[in-house]
Amino acid sequence: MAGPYPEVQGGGSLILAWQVRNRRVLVVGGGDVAAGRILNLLNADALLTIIAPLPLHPEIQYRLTTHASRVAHIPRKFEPSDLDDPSIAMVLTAVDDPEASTRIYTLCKEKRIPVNVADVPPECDFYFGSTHRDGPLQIMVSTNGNGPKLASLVRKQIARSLPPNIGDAIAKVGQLRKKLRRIAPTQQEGPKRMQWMSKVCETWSFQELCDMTDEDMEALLGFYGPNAVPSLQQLRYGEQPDTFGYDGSFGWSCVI
Ligand SMILES: C[C@@]1(CC(=O)O)C2=NC(=C\c3[nH]c(c(CCC(=O)O)c3CC(=O)O)Cc3[nH]c(c(CC(=O)O)c3CCC(=O)O)/C=C3\N/C(=C\2)[C@@H](CCC(=O)O)[C@]3(C)CC(=O)O)/[C@H]1CCC(=O)O
Ligand SMILES: NC(=O)c1ccc[n+]([C@@H]2O[C@H](COP(=O)([O-])OP(=O)(O)OC[C@H]3O[C@@H](n4cnc5c(N)ncnc54)[C@H](O)[C@@H]3O)[C@@H](O)[C@H]2O)c1
Repeated sequence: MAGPYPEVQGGGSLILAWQVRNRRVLVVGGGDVAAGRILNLLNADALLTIIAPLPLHPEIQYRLTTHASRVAHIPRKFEPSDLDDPSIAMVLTAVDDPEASTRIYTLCKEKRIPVNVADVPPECDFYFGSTHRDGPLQIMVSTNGNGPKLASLVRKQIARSLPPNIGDAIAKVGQLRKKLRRIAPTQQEGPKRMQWMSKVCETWSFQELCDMTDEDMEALLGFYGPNAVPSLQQLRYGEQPDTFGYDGSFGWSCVI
């Protein structure tokens, strides 16, 4: 019988947004797949060491010039001592040599470094997925090893169904949340802050969020104190919004 809590569906992955900003990631290989991994890593502001003999894929060569301060290249095959640097947070291999891959994987496990060996699921601590990016929005589709091509098709279908301005809307919400934290910084205010932010997101359309100017933002923040959320119309044309009472719980109740 179904209980009151969400059903556990084992066999999945733990989907996370791993923060590798300014952390060192070792990429072994300099071909097509490595080029894709390097783009993912630079999108996450990582520091990269690429180990691969010349010639490199032209895209990698290009990244070496455009991101010289973030990307180092060692032009030779992998050596076990490459893993001696204690600052290495993660290893990604994309080499056309399965024995070398397995050796690297085993060494990483000895050193407890998380590793992905492209296309070898048993040698992956984590899988890559098919990703869509629009500013601060990232969507990853995983089929948990069942069908990478299908992951790519599902991702494209999801991307087509999104509002075109969703990335901008999220960026605006990010700015608003930052400003709100400045005027309401304390931990005690957390529940009120979260409730108010949720109400803004529910009340305003994505387009309205995108259209919000700095002046609109300042004016909107003026309604945080009385715990009200005007529409963009009300904000710009001075009409009075409804206020909603805050009863101390995480939810909210309307007082009309
Ligand atoms: C999503 C994506 C991300 C990325 O890697 O960037 C990704 N593979 C992509 C493409 C792709 N890979 C393959 C094809 C050929 C068609 C086909 O075989 O279906 C295509 C299609 C194409 O190229 O369009 C071949 C393949 N891949 C794996 C195996 C081994 C196996 O299954 O045993 C084989 C068979 C090799 C063989 O048969 O010899 C394994 C993995 N590939 C994964 C990720 C992980 C699981 C993700 C998931 O299940 O969701 C996992 C487990 C490990 C990992 O590498 O992390 C990227 C799409 C990016 C995009 O377009 O958006
Ligand atoms: N996930 C995916 O989307 C996907 C797609 C195609 C292939 N693959 C797999 O990924 C792997 C790499 O594919 P690719 O298309 O990038 O291959 P590739 O042939 O383009 O590149 C391989 C690279 O590895 C380098 N290399 C080989 N041995 C090395 C070693 N010991 N140390 C350092 N570098 C070494 C080569 O110099 C070359 O730069 C293959 O095993 C392939 O099966 C994955």
